Amino acid sequence: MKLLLTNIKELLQVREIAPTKLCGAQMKELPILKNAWVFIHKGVIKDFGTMDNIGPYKGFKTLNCSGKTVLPAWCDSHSHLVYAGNREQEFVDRINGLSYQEIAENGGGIVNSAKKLQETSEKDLFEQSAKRLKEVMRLGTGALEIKSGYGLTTEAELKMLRVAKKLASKYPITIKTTFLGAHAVPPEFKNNKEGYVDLICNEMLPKISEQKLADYMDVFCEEGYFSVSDMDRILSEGKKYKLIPKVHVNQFNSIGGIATAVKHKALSVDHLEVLTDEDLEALKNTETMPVALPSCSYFLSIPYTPGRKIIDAGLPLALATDYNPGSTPSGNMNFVVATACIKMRLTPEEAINAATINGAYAMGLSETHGSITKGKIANLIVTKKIPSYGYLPYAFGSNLIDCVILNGQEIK
Ligand SMILES: N=CN[C@@H](CCC(=O)O)C(=O)O
Ligand SMILES: [Zn+2]
Repeated sequence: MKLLLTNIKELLQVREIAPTKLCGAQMKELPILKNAWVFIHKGVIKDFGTMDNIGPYKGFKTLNCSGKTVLPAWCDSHSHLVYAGNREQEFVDRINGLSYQEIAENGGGIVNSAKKLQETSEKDLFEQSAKRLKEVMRLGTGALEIKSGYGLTTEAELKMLRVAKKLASKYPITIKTTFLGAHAVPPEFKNNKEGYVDLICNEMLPKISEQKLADYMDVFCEEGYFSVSDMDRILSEGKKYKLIPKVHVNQFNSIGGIATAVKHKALSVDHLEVLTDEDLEALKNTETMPVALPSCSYFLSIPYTPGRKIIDAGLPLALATDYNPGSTPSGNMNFVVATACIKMRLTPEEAINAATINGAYAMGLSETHGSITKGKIANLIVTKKIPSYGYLPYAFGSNLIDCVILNGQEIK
């Protein structure tokens, strides 16, 4: 199938040769073509240019984008989209004064979601998750990482990952999966965390690897969850199965998780709401992508990741949703981009770079996603008529998406 997008007011993130990631001052630049066209063939970006030179492509099926902006679909590198039920009651408990940590200590939180998920059939879990997936695709997400971690038994962790894999096979969005058995200590191991880490290392990891269910592995390294030495052990074990780390660190406390993740060559370190100068230093001159999750800060009323400071230190930064039932019941990348500008003082250019090229990097998709580059997958957002791209984060509450094209086809 061939498709020609014409009269594009602003074509964003146009890169003849796409960088794998953007660091520091590079993030300020967002290359644009005005009055542009893009030609798509067999789900891939074949060519692009300006309307004064449309070349041999006239006459194909055309989508007139007059007055509209076109940009690469969002690359959301951190989500927990496969889950069962919701945690509305905990939301109310927090309004009434309980903290996220207090709720978890009282048996709520991640173990609450795990109980629900264990009781939910695989079919039902797929249907609940597919509904959310279709919504995020309509909101412009073209690549998504999905974690396990609400199973907390071998059987339920495998079930989650199978559902994520099935979503990948049924929908035209690119999905990467991450094994997060070390998300919380389940109640049956309350006084025996080591026993649970043994289960992760000796049973879950071998099965997940054998069944090829995960691309990456994750650990929630935090006080009350998994220590730096737990993470060290789990990541070392995961390496035997060639699982690359992408980890939850520094959400509430800085306990040394970043340096250890970097030691294990983590592809990304995510959250970073609490970040010391030492942590920042540990990230310099590494291949590890810092990932900020501003919707989580918004929902939990916790500090925002110091994105401005990270970029000003010359580091890269990616933005992701963290879509999950407890800390971020939203998979809206448009809101993430706007909130990064409003609350973290990223410029629109920096935020768009963080949610496209750097998001693709944080899930190993730099070759195929994140920019308008010949040969990359044709995953595009076509906006409604807007004055300029800065309007996207500015008008933060409006749905400014006209249509979304994934693998070269408009999704409904
Ligand atoms: N912090 C750890 N995991 C999720 C939240 C999990 C939950 O509360 O269900 C997060 O990234 O915010
Ligand atoms: Zn998360």
